Amino acid sequence: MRAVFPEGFLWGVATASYQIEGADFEDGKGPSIWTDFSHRPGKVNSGDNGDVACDHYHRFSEDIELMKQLGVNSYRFSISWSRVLPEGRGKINRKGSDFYNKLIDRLLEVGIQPMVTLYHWDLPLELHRKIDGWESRDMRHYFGDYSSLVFSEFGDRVKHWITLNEPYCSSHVSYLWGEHAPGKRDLKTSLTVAHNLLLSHGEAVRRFREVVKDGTIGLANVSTFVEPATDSKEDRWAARIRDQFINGWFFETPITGEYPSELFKRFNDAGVQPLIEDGDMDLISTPFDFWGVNYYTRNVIRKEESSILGSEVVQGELAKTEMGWEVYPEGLEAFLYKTFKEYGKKPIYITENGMACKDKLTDGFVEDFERVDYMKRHFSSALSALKAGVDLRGFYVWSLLDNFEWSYGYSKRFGLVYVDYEKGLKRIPKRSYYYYRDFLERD
Ligand SMILES: CO[C@H](O)c1c[n+]2c([nH]1)[C@H](O)[C@@H](O)[C@H](O)[C@H]2CO
Repeated sequence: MRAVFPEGFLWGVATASYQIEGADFEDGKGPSIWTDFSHRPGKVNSGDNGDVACDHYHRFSEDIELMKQLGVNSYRFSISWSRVLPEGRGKINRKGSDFYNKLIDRLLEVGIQPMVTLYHWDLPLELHRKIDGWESRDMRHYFGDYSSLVFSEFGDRVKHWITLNEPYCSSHVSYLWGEHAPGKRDLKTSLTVAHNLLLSHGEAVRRFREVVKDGTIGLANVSTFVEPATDSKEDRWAARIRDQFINGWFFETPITGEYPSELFKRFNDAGVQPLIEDGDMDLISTPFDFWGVNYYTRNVIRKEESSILGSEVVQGELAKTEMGWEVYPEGLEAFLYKTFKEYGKKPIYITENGMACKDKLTDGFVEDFERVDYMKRHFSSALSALKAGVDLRGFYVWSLLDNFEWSYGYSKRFGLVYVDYEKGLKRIPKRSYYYYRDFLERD
């Protein structure tokens, strides 16, 4: 099926720094908010943390060889801000930047194009402690300075950049639901954080234009297909409002320069709306080049007036992954089409798509047929979107390796490659790795 995708289409795998690198205290790296959070009792399953993770910091050559054998032409990874700027600002840590220079150079040597995420949730702990991290409006300046630094360091070789991975998670999962670092639970704070993240996104785009003249930059969002539990007027309204919260807040706002009006009014009436200062919405809507769509599943929504969102998520009836997420490839095509049509007709990359399975080693191998089926169905959905006119430019499977799945620790496996945490982090390609390799090989 690969042959029917456009020439130059990017087929890749995706990872993130805190989830795979390890070496969390090595070679001058500063702690992040996830260093702190994962070491707090009760925050992460089984007390797991990213101190070692997949030890990618030391094994990156082996992991690039796995990508080369797989046949991908691109690799999406994130830079650990506190590895290059241990305190989030000030003096660069050369050993940290050297790691990424070696990684990027090796990728290019084997014909793999890097796509680099500036921020995938691992904020330097010093910024959190000294200026309250993302709660501070000043973060846009520090994120801008960090962005300018890495653009200058790597922008000669890295031509595809993402400012933020899922500001929805960095705000609401982290400051409203409290499941991610720093684990706070307050809606007004969460909306303030979301505002500061979007300001920082805009600032990074402006810095990018000053430094990298021949590259492209985008924003990668949670992209959950939202639909009503019933066709009732109440549930259809509830789904619309919930869609504005999960998706519209981070897709519509950077395009229009305005928050989704219905939901913003609800928040304003409740006195929890973010404080917007002159120039903020212009900065947030600084024009950028592409969307990153992180699609996994759908949310089925019904009206629930006791919630400020006026809704609750209900369990759908479809088969679910180990995360309890429904397998719903149809939602990918619909989401891609809506994003392309309604949010600026920008090129789109599927920057994450994958599933957690009950991966078990049997005679030294993992027959993850469910993941093969999931991939086939989502590849097919992506092709349908392309045929419907969506300017889809690439597809990154989450993830190359089993890795640190945030508050679930190492209990959830998303990798095409099994990581044997009991036996020296040995890498063992699964059935899905070979499916993807054959898919990429076949014309
Ligand atoms: C609804 O899923 C989210 O969009 C989402 C899923 N995922 C993500 N975001 C994050 O970007 C990754 O770091 C996670 O490892 C990955 C798997 O959980």
